[in-house]
Amino acid sequence: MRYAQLVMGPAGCGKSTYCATMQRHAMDSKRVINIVNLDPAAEVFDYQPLVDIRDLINVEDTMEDEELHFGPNGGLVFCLEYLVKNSDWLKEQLCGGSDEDLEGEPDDDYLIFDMPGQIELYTHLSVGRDLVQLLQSWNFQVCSVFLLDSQFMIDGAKFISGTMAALSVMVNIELPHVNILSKMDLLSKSARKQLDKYLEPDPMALLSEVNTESAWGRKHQKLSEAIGSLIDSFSLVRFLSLDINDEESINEVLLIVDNIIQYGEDFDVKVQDFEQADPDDEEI
Ligand SMILES: Nc1nc2c(ncn2[C@@H]2O[C@H](COP(=O)(O)OP(=O)(O)OP(=O)(O)O)[C@@H](O)[C@H]2O)c(=O)[nH]1
Ligand SMILES: [Mg+2]
Repeated sequence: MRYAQLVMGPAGCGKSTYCATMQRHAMDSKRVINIVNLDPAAEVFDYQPLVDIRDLINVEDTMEDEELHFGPNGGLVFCLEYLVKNSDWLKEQLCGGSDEDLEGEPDDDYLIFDMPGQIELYTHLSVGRDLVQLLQSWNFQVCSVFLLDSQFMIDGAKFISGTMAALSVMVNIELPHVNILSKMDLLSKSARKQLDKYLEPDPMALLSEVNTESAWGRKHQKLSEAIGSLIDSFSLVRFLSLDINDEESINEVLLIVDNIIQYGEDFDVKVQDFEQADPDDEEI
């Protein structure tokens, strides 16, 4: 089996840092996690990617091209669509290209995809979904990891807006999904305390804060309540917090994500086989 995390989220929320952090943490426990950079506009990051979309295409190519002449945002969407159209290239990079390789036993392929920070790629364009289907056809077990900056999640209105973004990604990408609040180390102690109520949120209670805040809030109370009950009825919108300076926090997040993509489940089976073959057991 192959395993993959697709790391998504708004610009600057800490996606590339998350990837580098997880890779380093895995390395410390003698585990290999490779990173695939799918951000065609990336310049510097803190890791060495196994595969890099910029070897296929980068945003400057699409901006400088006389026919395309894209701006930076349209260029980025074009690059990802180009990647999906040229899936042979990606397959070659990830799986060595041949179908035999796909069926053979890869030695525990575990990849994290560092995606660009343009939220529309995941909320309504089809390119995110297309990429997922490709990976699944190559035997990857995939989950989506959606990051949001915790600093934007300490008041009710922002919480609702962040949650709606997470929801639209969940609904569009249709994968097992984890929401993570990043940059916890930047929050003050009191802000951290305040954040607790957003981790397992009660949207209705949070909305009561929003409603009294402004004239707009009062005027649209019914609408806000409807949104609150929408979030509530999905009841899937939960957040994990991640502090990259705290190994325990990193470990906890990785464990939960591993669990979701069922990484490690077949390890138990191996241990059992081994135990059964133990000659000492036979003597008893
Ligand atoms: N203190 C702190 N800074 C962080 C953390 N995560 C990211 N940053 C900083 O936030 C900035 C953006 O982080 P990136 O990891 O590049 O974010 P990104 O989501 O990959 O950004 P784009 O790819 O441009 O969308 C950088 O300056 C990081 O050093 C964190 O957990 N703690
Ligand atoms: Mg990045």
